[in-house]
Amino acid sequence: MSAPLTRLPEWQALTAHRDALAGRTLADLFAADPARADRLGLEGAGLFADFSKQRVTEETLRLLLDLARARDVTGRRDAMFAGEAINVTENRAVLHVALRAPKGATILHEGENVVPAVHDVLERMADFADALREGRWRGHSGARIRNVVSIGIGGSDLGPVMAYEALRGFSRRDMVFRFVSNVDGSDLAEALHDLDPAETLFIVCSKTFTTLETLTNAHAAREWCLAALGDDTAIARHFAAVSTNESEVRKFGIEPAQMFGFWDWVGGRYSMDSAVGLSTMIAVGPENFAAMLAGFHAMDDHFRTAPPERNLPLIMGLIGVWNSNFLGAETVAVLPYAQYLSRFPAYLQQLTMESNGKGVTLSGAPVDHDTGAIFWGEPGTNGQHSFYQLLHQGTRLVPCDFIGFCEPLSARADQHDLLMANMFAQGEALAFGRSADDLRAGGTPEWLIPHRLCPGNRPSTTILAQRLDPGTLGALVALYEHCVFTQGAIWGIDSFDQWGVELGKQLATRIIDEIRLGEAGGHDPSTDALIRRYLAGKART
Ligand SMILES: O=P(O)(O)OC[C@H]1O[C@H](O)[C@H](O)[C@@H](O)[C@@H]1O
Repeated sequence: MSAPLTRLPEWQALTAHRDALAGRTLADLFAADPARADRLGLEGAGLFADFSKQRVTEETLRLLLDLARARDVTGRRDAMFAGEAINVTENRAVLHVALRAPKGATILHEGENVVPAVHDVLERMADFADALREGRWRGHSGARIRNVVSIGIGGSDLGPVMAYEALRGFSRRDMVFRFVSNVDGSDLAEALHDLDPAETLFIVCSKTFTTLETLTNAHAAREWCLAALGDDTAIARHFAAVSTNESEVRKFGIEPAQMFGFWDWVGGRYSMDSAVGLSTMIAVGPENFAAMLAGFHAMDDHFRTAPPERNLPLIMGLIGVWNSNFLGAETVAVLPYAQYLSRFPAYLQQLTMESNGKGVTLSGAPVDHDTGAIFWGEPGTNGQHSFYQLLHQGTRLVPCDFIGFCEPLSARADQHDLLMANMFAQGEALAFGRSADDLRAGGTPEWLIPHRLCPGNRPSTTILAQRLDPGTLGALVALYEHCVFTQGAIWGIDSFDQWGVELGKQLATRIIDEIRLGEAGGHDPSTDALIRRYLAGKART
């Protein structure tokens, strides 16, 4: 691990290969090898991914796999599964894979099998979820709980909200689920404005139970509840907590019986399958939650055991490295052709960018190459009518991940065909474009041809699965988790810490005090002036 990455012969071989490939477009690659569509498709855990529209050849993949070998990606993977403290800056194991291990499995952390403890919590969650779903768990006044409001932020929000939206079709339609994250009071106000406190349960979700936004919203929710129910004992019936911090949960007034724990070896952005998924389980039921965990586990098994050249997350991660470091792509557009996956790009932003947005290696040396790409996206077909213009004709290279499903979840099967036709069309248009000759033949006047021309040669991966069900969702999330892992291992960075988010939080704490005192000072002139302008504006309200 000591030689800088870009000095490795395997890296240099890729640079030379990239230069040798220069000028060969996707159209050229397909013309030379029409069977590449068959050979560059991989399957794992029920997902199929077509990599043939990526600007790679089999030689590229061979060289990328050489790089993976040189960086010991599979060794690092095995260290993760073995519970080693691979999160070096926090000296922690990274064992989200244990959250979805089947009951009889053994995954050791500091010599102890953690799987039984995982299943104990899952069973407690299932009891609680069933009691709520069946109306046995009642509110303080005896009313049935019909509303579940989850309060959390970051990893304690994005996973639950994404999963709820993704699995809405499997959820209880006679219950309301809302998610509050922003410290902006309007988030909570909008979530509660039409709810009856007597029928509402809050799940306060925070790994640390010290996060400003979550604690602020949780206290406000507590006041809202008490104002209506008028009794401190009501809290016990209307609040549950998900956290690793039992003492802070107690301090808030939630009893351990309503607390669902997890462990410091679960990173916030890797936690939607832990107790953080309590709202998901209440919405879709314990069986569907178990099916989601099985999907995660199937992808874990695939990642752990499939040979490198057939290993879906490994190859997808390596192609991401190729696009970023060798083709110069700065972003990845995630384009699910499924309205239910509307929050999936936002979920992936935390997973990928908080994990791999790092500038130093594990030993603290600055990297000499780019790291994590910027992830963004919107569901198709909506994005087609806004930003796809740039994807087709803009000056930047934006690799795209298309995600689609064979079976519709709505009864409108013909609309599903329209949806999927659009997805396939976009991949085709990006890859092969439209030539001047083609436009000329279609009667486009000469002066308009440059404007209408689509250069093509724009890479994409298409992920296709049978249907968006709990198991597929688990496999899809695990696919990206292990992709992130692969890239972090190549880059030699710590994908499991997030020190970069601390500074802003510390400065905010200081500025809050200044705002409360009504005086700014000691920052840079720009920040001081902005705070003063804010204070002046606030004084006018
Ligand atoms: O779950 P919590 O402890 O409340 O943390 C919520 C979030 O806040 C932090 O700022 C981190 O950047 C995230 O990784 C984390 O998911």
